[in-house]
Amino acid sequence: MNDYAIKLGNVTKEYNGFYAVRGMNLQISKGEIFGFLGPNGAGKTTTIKMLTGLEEPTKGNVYILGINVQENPIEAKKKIAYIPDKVNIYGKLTGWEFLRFMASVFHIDEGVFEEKANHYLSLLEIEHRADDYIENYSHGMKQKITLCGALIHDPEIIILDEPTVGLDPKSTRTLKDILTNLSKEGKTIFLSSHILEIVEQMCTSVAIVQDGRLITTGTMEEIRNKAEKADDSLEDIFLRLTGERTDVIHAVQALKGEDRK
Ligand SMILES: Nc1ncnc2c1ncn2[C@@H]1O[C@H](COP(=O)(O)OP(=O)(O)OP(=O)(O)O)[C@@H](O)[C@H]1O
Repeated sequence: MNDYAIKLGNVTKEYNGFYAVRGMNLQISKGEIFGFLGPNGAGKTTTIKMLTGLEEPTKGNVYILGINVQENPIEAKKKIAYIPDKVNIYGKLTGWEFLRFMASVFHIDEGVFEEKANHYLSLLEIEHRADDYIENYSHGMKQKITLCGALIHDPEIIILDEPTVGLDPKSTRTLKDILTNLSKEGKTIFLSSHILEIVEQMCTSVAIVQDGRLITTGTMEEIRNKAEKADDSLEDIFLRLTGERTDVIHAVQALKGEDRK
C-alpha cells in the first residue's frame, strides 16, 4: 500500500448538511511530530475522531499504517494511542489499577507492564499517587495517568488533542521530551494544539486547517518559507494564513509585550 503512518484521502464529515471537514488530504510519514493547527471550530477534533475510528467519514478514507480504519477498526486501533482533550477517566480505580486494566485490554505481559508502568509513572512524577483513586487526582494528574495508560501498549502512533492544557511548565517540558524520544524510536506523533510556541518548538511538520479545509501543510521549514518577514513566528504565519484581522494580531502582540509596529 504506502509507507505513510497516517493518510487521509479526500475525507469529508458532514453533520446534517454542515461540513465539519471538507475533502481533506493529508499524508504523514513515520517518525514525524505533526502539529495540527486551526482556529476554534476548524475541524481538528472531528478529524482526530475519524483517525481514531470514533467517527466515520461521510466520504473518503482514513488509513493508519496502511490499514483502512473503517474496514479494519480493531487492527487500526491496536496501533494507536489517543489522548483526548477532555480526560474522561473512571475515578473509582487507582492509577495502578487503571494502568493494569489498560495492559489487560492489549494483552500486555505482566513483566513488560510493570516495567512500562513504573517507567512512565516516574517520568511524569506521579508514582507516589499510583495507589490513590483517580477521582482524587488533579486535572493535570488525570492527564498524566491517561498518558501513561495510552503508552502502555507501545503504540506506533500517538494522537494527542491539546495535550499541554492543564499541565504545569515542568510537566509540559517532560511531555515534550517523552514525545521527542518516542519520535526518535520511529513512533509518529499527531498533536493538535492552540499553543503555537509548543508546536513551533516540537513539531517537524504541520498542517493548518480552517472551516474544515486544509489551508497549508509541510515541514516546519516549508511553512517558515511562507513567512513574510525573516523573524515571523509560526503565530504570525498562522494568523495571516487564517485571515485574522491585523488589529487582532496587534492585540495579541501587545498582550505579549511586543511593540511591533
Ligand atoms: N456531532 C456534531 N454535530 C454537529 N456539528 C458538529 C458535531 N461535532 C462537531 N461539529 C461542528 O463541526 C465544527 C468543527 O468542530 P471541531 O470540534 O472538529 O473543531 P475544532 O477545530 O476541534 O475546534 P476547537 O479548537 O474549538 O476545539 C464545529 O462547527 C462544530 O460545531
